[in-house]
Amino acid sequence: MTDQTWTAVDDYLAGALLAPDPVLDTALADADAAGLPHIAVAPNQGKLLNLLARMAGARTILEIGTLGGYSTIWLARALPAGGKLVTCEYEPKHAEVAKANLARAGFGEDVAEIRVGAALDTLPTLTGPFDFVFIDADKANLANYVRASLALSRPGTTIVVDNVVRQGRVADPDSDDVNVRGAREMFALLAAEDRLDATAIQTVGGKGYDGFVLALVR
Ligand SMILES: C[S@@+](CC[C@H](N)C(=O)[O-])C[C@H]1O[C@@H](n2cnc3c(N)ncnc32)[C@H](O)[C@@H]1O
Repeated sequence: MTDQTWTAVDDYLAGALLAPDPVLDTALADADAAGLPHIAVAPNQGKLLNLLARMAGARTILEIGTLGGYSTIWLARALPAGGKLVTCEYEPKHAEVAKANLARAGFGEDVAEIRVGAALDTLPTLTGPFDFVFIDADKANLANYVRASLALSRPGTTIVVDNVVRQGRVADPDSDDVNVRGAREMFALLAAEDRLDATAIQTVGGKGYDGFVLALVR
């Protein structure tokens, strides 16, 4: 099994299950043209987020880590009429690209609001509770983001945390990689925090080998 196989299967699955989507394709193309890194979720992962938010009946969604707004569009599309999404992004340039992409997707700031700044500064200024949270920013702060998300949650809130397997390195207790340490600190928090019930799943695909946490607030 190789990355090539994973990519081919991802392409097959997306071709089989996801309708052509010029709005999302343009969002990725514009992010690319603006020089943003290629670290958005894959199309089938975006659809997973969309399905999970709809299954949760989310009317309020919080995202930490916007980039060009690709996952943001998938999540905003899960909202019912009158729903609201807030997404936190550190880089003003990323936020600008995301704002344009969201507008093209039909989401103004009244529905999808971008808070620019370090998420640990902007999160305390938000008013919860959020029904669904997607954490996808810097990995060193994963535990802090889970704590901040809990403070903005209610019993029943769904929390998804991306990129927590780090190509398998998360299992290495001696790793000095700041992202691995961030993920391990978050897992220790999940294990100790009575208000959270969580699992984690390894994934392979066009984005390589990684995984995500799925947690429910008690
Ligand atoms: C993996 S990308 C997000 C991808 C996006 N969720 C998607 O799938 O389309 C991570 C983003 O988090 C942002 N970020 C990094 N550190 C941050 C911080 N301290 N506060 C807020 N955003 C941050 C980065 O600038 C980057 O745009």
